[in-house]
Amino acid sequence: MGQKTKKRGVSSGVRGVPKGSGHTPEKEKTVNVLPSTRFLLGIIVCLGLAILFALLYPQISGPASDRVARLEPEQLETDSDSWTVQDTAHLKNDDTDDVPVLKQNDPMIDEDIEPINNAKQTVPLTRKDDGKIHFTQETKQSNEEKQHHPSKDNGSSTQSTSKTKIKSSPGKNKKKSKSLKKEASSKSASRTKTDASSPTSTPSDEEELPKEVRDFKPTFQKTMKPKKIFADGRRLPPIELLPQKPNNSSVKVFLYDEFLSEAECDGLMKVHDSHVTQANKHDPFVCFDSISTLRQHLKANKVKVKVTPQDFMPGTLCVNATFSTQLKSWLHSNWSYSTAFYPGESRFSKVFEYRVKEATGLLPENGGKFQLTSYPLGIGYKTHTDCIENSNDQRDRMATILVYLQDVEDGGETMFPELGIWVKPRKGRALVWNNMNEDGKCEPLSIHKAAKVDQGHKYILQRWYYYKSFYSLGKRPPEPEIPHRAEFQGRVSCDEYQHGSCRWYDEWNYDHLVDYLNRKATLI
Ligand SMILES: O=C(O)CCC(=O)C(=O)O
Ligand SMILES: [Fe+2]
Repeated sequence: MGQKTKKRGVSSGVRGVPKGSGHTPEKEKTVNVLPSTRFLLGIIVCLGLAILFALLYPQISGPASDRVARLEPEQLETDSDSWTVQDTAHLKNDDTDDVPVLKQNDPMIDEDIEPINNAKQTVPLTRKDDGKIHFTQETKQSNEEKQHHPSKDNGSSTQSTSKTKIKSSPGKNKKKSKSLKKEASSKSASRTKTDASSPTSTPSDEEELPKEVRDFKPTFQKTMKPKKIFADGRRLPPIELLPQKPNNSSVKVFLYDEFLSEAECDGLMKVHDSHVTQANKHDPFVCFDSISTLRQHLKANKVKVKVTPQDFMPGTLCVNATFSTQLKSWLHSNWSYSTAFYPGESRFSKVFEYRVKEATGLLPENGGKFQLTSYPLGIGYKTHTDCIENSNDQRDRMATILVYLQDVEDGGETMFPELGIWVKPRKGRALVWNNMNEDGKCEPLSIHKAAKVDQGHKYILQRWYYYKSFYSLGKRPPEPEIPHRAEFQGRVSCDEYQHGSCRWYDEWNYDHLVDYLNRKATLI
């Protein structure tokens, strides 16, 4: 995973110079006869050596890696106005300037681009009356993409968690129970249907899996290898951010400035904003990973209410509509907003995954959804790892790419407390890091957080790349049938209190994609 020190040209360069410095018998003869000529020759040889050395110097004494400029974290700590990452990168990467790694990486223009998404990942969309996107292919979403972290909410979390954690018990609030029962019975048919269709590990179900699922061959993404690329005329050298604290972990953090153009950032933010504004007219569902998390949130907000299992919708960890509305005000809508589109749903998804592949080596087929998140004033995200610690499941998030879509006036930094690295949001700037080591183990030192926004509004685009791919990766999950959401009704998911925050989620619908397509002219 690491960038090995490669001193290209060192041996040939250094050894070559002394050998070719003109010690021929003929020259020695000339030197004997004319001392002034010898002096002149000496100067010429010295000059020649100096020029040669100057040419070789960047390769000999450049950064530890021949492809990656390094930046000490202290440089990032200082006010960003007084330093520019780009300047540092220029100084250290000029050795390969004449060899653009990638001249053209825009698949919208370059039709010869290899097809990244194979047919099974291209999702045909149709619009139904409910305004949601429906798929003509079966995307049998499994629990493979687990819901351990809100960032990876794929819409099925409410259901998967519910099965294990909530048990209905006779409640004190009879009125509430009664209405819940009614709700439960009206949903029971669909629940049975959903349960039956969700894959489990039982052998009989495995036999029933469609052939393409059974035949699926996973790809492994064990490392990333950041290198310089050119995108639409922009030169994008990676900068490795060095940890302040020495450590044994394999975690490496890289930064690319201008990874996305201003127009790309603006287009994404606009669609995200209109989606959130539209959805905010409705109260979202609020879901928790456990009752205890809900209690902790209430306590933190000094709300004294007794929570019982009956406050949740049957079979879920989502509180019922009335409670959700109350929670919205109790928690002061204290959450960030995530919207998502999926591979193949927009041309940008191809442009982006191709650019990421060229820059980092991260394979498009190991990537999941494209998640846009906005953080209003005062909102951040607590420390967490993007992978599950102490788990043996390799179908986990090996690497994360995060792009800031806008500058943030104050706060909003991404911080890696164990590494002593933190980065200011800058429009177009990408951060990419590995969460797992080459053996597929989650690295605890990859722990990170989003600092609260103190002034301004933060927007990011994220994509997670998995160590071992799986069939449903990158496919739009079917809408979970419980709890049923009204059109434009988002859901808020609150994870473990100490290592998570609340986040609102919704997927882009057909209108968002059309809106996005209509903005195409300004996007690339
Ligand atoms: O917004 C950030 O800086 C970090 C977000 C993050 O880590 C996540 O969503 O998993
Ligand atoms: Fe994260």
